Amino acid sequence: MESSSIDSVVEETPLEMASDDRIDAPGEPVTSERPPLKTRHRILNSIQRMGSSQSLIGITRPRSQSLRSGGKASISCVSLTSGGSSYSYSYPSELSAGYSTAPTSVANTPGPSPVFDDKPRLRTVTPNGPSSIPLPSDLRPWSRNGAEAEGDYFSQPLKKKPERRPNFNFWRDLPMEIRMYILRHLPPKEIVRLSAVSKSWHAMCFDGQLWRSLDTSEFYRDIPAESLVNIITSAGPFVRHLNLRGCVQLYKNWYRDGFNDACKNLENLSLEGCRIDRTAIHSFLLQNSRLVSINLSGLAGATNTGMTIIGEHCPRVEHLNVSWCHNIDTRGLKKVVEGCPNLKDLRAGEVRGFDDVDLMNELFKRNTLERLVLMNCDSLSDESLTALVEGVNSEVDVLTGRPIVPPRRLKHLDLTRCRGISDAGVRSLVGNVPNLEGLQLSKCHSLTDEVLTELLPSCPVLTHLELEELEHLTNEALKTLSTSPCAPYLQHLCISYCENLGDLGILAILKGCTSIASLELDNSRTSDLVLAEAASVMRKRNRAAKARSESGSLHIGLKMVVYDCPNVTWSGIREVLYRNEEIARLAASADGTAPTYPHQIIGLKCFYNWQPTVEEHTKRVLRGDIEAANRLQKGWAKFMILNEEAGVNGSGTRRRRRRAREAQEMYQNEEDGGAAGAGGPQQRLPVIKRTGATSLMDAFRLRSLPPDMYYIPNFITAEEEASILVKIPAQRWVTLSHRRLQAHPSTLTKTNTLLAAPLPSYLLDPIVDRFSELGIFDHTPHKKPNHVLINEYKKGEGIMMHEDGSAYASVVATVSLGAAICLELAWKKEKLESQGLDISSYNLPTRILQEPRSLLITTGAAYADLLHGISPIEVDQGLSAETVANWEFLGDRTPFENAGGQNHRGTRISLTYRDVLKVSSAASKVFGGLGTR
Ligand SMILES: O=C(O)CCC(=O)C(=O)O
Ligand SMILES: [Fe+2]
Repeated sequence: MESSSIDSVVEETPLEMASDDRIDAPGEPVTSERPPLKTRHRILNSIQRMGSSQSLIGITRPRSQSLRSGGKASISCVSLTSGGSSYSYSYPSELSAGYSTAPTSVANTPGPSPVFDDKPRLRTVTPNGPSSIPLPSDLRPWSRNGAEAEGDYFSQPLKKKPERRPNFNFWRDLPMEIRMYILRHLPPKEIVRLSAVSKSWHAMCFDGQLWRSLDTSEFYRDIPAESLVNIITSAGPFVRHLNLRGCVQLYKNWYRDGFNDACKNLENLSLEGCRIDRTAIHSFLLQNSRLVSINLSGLAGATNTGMTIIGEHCPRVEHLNVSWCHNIDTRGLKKVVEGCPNLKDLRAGEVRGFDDVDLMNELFKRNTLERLVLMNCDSLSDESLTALVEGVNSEVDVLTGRPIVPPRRLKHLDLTRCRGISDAGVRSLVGNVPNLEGLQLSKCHSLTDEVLTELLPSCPVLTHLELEELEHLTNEALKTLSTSPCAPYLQHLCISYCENLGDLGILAILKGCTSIASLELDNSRTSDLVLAEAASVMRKRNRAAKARSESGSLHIGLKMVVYDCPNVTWSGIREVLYRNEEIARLAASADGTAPTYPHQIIGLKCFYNWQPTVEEHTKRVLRGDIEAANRLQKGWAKFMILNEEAGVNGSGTRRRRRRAREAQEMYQNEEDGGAAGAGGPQQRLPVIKRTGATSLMDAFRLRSLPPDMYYIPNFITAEEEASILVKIPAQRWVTLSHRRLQAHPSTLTKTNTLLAAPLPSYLLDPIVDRFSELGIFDHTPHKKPNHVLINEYKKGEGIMMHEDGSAYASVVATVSLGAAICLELAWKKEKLESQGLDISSYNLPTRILQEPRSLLITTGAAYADLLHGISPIEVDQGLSAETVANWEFLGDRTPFENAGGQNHRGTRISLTYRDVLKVSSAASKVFGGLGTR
């Protein structure tokens, strides 16, 4: 727009109005002594300088004061501004040439005159008589907002026409440094996109200055290998921090255009999850002798030779992660320890050879380690652990009989599932690790109370402690912990599957560990009493925070995991929900404004039949919808009471039977964690045939998700949908608390076996035929689905987050009927944790909006590494391209767009097609086949 360009603004500047000529117009009263213009300028400038001096600004007299009080003035002029007037304008000489109309600083422009008035005036210099007359309005510089402000007319050039500046190309004329500075604020993905603008932009976008740090974790799936090679080859020497975690697309590109020779100044390098061979890894290590942090976790190409290279060429290394590198053992690590005197952080989970006493003794002598991860190192022995902590043949204190050694620097020690160690080895830690903050001893099955009651009091700053599956532990260990010096600092405690631990120990923890924020108690003897006590502890914490006048918002202050605790009942859970509501009510102050001190509630993970209710309740409490939370809590309690009563009438057999049946259905149909999902090795099969239909399927792949999920809208027609819906047998429904379901041809047996039987024809035709055309089940054992689960969700119903178990091949095809619904996705926590990854850095667009008649296919990593579920809500909110992974693929977005990003749910039925791995044809022979039952 013309009016907004710099040039046009300059043209419109009404400079003439303030020019000297106009003031001197004949007939107007003027000063009697008028110094020549240049001299006047000098005088005025010096007055101006005085006026702008900081020491004077503060003591500027109010306007017109001098005139009214003394009536003496030596110079007549148009009064301009006073310090602090919001109408101040002046024209410093360079601006008055016409480049800007912007107001300049008030402090610099007190105006040339020592005389101030509310209105522009001319004043004659007559010592006694009336000394000012108003300036005619057409000579007033201009006014703003009804109040008039004047320009420094003395400093205006004489009738000088502003020169028109040549066109200003904002971007081109900016200095390169500023352009780079601007680009540096863009996310890498945008910079790569911009590089397509032109050759010069390409050169600018791949300038090394922009790429000191290249962290692909936010976009590693989207960035093409080409762009990565481009960035790294052109910016190589500038790159200091290179995180290529998960960039599998670089496979075959490591040797292109000198790619792996390009970086020479790396300090941090992560190649985790890349498909990279040993030679390319070696080349990175050989070129970068300044490396401080190296992450090669899980790489088969990481070998002992690589470790030797680190030891010889990278002496600055402080952090090394070689967990799950099965081609590395402690012989390689020894080279690193010898060559890297500053090694602080060594993560070597599942690496072999930790019974090597020499290596441990070397680590002892250096005493530089602050973090040591030896998870799953079965080779670790009591002897080698002792060598790590106490060295070999150290001098022994005659009084205590213990070696005299300087304290270890260790802050984090992870010995999870080091099954070769016992009390004898762990005892060496007693008194020697005073800085320990995190200790993981889970699944070291032979540990007992005895060593823990010695060790825990000697770790005064311990904040995280994991003791999962230590069957020999008793409440005594917890009692000791609760009175140890670390008790007030302890934040996280895991005693899952410690089946002897119960209320006595945990109540002590709740009492003594006043900062506890996470308690994992699943499969322990925890009872409702603990839940009630935890609720009361939270009340106290909130009161204490109030007394300290701390500010903050409502949040989960204590996470408790109590699923599969036989002594936790629904009434214990309800107590927590009720107390959470109470805290939220306190948090919402009387006038409805935000809370003024922190309010913490309890976040619960409990029996998964109750979990959707608990989660929904927590959501409502956190968003301050206390009435809705209360309704939910009461409704649920009523339902549970009725359920109980139904059982009391009979001898209880019916209730037990129903519960048992329900539990069985749950385990078999939720397919997560329980009997079906536990333990067994995940079956990984290549899925979706890579020929023929590939390109068709590729067109439906959801690229923002881990490989592979596909969404095909309108997979069946409305007629086909209607015809299936009427054929679903009404008598087969099994009602669960948040949905109902039926399985075809039948539910699986306890051993996850399918009794062979054909699927009913309405489930086969036309759907399964279309699957064959697309090759969806081509690589599963039976090459087609043999099992269909029909789920029905009414408005407000859902299914908790879960993973499908190992009973099936890793392909699920879901056809949706009836109404649209959002499927939610999340990373499996263990998946990330097992790789030492931070869950917060792995965001997904967390939803898939499934329209009626659509098909969703889940395979590969998406099947193995993600959880899925459906929230039990009536309206899916906030639907947009950012939050819905298949937004671009929807058959018709308009209903959701028109509803402001909402989906008002109706009844939705899903058909989940899978291939069950184990099929028993014997049973079907015996029983003559179950047919379509
Ligand atoms: O109904 C759906 O879309 C999901 C069902 C499901 O996840 C399952 O049964 O495993
Ligand atoms: Fe599922």
